[in-house]
Amino acid sequence: MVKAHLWPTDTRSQEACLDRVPIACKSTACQSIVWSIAGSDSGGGAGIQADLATMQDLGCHPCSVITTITAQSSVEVSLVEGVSNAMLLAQLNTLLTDLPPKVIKIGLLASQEQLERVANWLTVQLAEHQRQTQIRVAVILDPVMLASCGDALNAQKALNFDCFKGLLTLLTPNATELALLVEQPLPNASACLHAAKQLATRLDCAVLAKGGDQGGTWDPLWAHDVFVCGAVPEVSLDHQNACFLLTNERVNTHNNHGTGCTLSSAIAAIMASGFVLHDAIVVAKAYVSAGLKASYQPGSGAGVLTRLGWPSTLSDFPSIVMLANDETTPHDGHQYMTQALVASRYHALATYLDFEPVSLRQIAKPFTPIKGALGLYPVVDDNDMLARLLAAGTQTVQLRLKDLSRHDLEAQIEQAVALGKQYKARVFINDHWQLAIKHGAYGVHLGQEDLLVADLVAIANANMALGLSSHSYFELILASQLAPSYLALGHIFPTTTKVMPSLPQGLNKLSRYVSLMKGHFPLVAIGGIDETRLEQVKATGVDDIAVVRAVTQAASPADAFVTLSQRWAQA
Ligand SMILES: Cc1ncc(COP(=O)(O)OP(=O)(O)O)c(N)n1
Ligand SMILES: Cc1nc(C(=O)O)sc1CCOP(=O)(O)O
Ligand SMILES: [Mg+2]
Repeated sequence: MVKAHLWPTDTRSQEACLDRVPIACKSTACQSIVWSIAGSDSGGGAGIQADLATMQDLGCHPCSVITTITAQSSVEVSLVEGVSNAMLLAQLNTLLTDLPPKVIKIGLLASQEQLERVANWLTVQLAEHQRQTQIRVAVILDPVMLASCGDALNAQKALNFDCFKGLLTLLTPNATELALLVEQPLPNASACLHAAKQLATRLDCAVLAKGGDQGGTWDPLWAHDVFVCGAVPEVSLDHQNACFLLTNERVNTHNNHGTGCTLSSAIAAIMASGFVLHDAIVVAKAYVSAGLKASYQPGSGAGVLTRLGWPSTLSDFPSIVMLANDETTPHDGHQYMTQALVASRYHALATYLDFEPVSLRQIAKPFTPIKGALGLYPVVDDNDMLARLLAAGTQTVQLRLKDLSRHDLEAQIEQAVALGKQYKARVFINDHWQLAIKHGAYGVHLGQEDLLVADLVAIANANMALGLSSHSYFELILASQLAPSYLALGHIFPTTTKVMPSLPQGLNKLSRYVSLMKGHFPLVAIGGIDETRLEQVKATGVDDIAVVRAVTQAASPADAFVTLSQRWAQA
């Protein structure tokens, strides 16, 4: 398995990482440039027209390279003409010098010859640009072959995309396109999963195989997509080299013209705004889902979705199931979900999808809810400090012991739990869930990498609270599927306390996460938070904050706790 790059613990390098993570915003000062290399749809529902509207709606500056002009309405495609090679190359080269892309989305390509020219341009010119600037440009390819009215859009019905091998970040075929690409019928979702994996290997890229165009044949209530990925930078190792089933409520509408174009251009725009691939996919799916619910029909054929800006309604986001992935599944543990979620979304899994999810276990009993606010939540690594903070009045504290070789690990946990009971405070134990259960701790705090290996049913059955870490939209959704007692959002600022696989998230991303999850779970921000940052963090609307150094490295940790708690309450 390829190791993700680990960001350094020196905070100046991490600050530099923060700087290269602009968030989509509507001000002209910081709009990221995204290109759409695609065809014109004169009907305005799909192609370049859909791409530019989407990219702009998500706060990016869109540029276009038109490959094809189609005379198209919502009911027919009457003429398709590819642009000349000279015009294609002139657009690409003219843009590259002045408006270089952060991310490129590729849609309709007129012919096999044009397809190979674009691949060649990426191989030569874009590669040279990336070498010179040291900036990696993600490329998302939507292998468009048919219009939604069923008419062919390219000269050949099935194009061969093999010359894009190694050039793409993500390929986004629907089930019809996937069948053409692998030259096999795909009678069910399982065949679709195998084809997606085959294509991911063949083109050396991630694949999002969309099941939406299967209508009710797979599952009348839910639309299932398969996401297959290899190594993905800045993402948890557990979520790399993995396959996921992404499930959304099926929106009952025929107004689906241009949804594929919109999804792939939304993925491109969201990546250009500094989000990792996994996040771009789930946010783009929510964007399309929300848009379809508000779709309209301007002609007599299929209508189009409405663009409603950055999504923030949790029910529009897909749920995520990790699929067993032969030799590459990171763990052979269990994945958990609330019983309610399994009952609503996955009752049909066995009937319609003969996939093998990594063993799915249901959590029937809820984790103990947090009463009142967590406030300022210190995380400490010894019981002397824990006792001092309890004496100073902390109501919530976490014992985070990382030295597994220490002989007194169990005794430390037992003592921390006893101290918590003595002070009637909530003591959370990090990582060591078996010992936390054994000694009757108030709660446990677990990271994403613990989620497949810890026995979450045993934790719930022990009447304990559960706190979960997250570092992205994708991880937030995975964590929310367990209905934990609180969700931690990290790391917001650079930290020297631990080495992280992800980048510091920054305040803009924190605000986005808060608008998605606020009210569903108590939200705790962590990572690099100190006195100077309390007000900015509070302004995002996050409920509580967890700190290590701001308390443990203060001259008087007890005084620091009291002062910071008061400032947080007043901020
Ligand atoms: C409140 C809070 N948030 C996040 C963490 C990090 O937990 P985890 O991801 O398990 O990483 P380690 O702490 O084990 O390094 C936390 N401990 N507390
Ligand atoms: C333990 C921990 N977990 C994080 C996460 O993002 O999950 S950040 C972090 C360290 C926070 O330490 P400090 O307050 O000293 O920056
Ligand atoms: Mg942990």
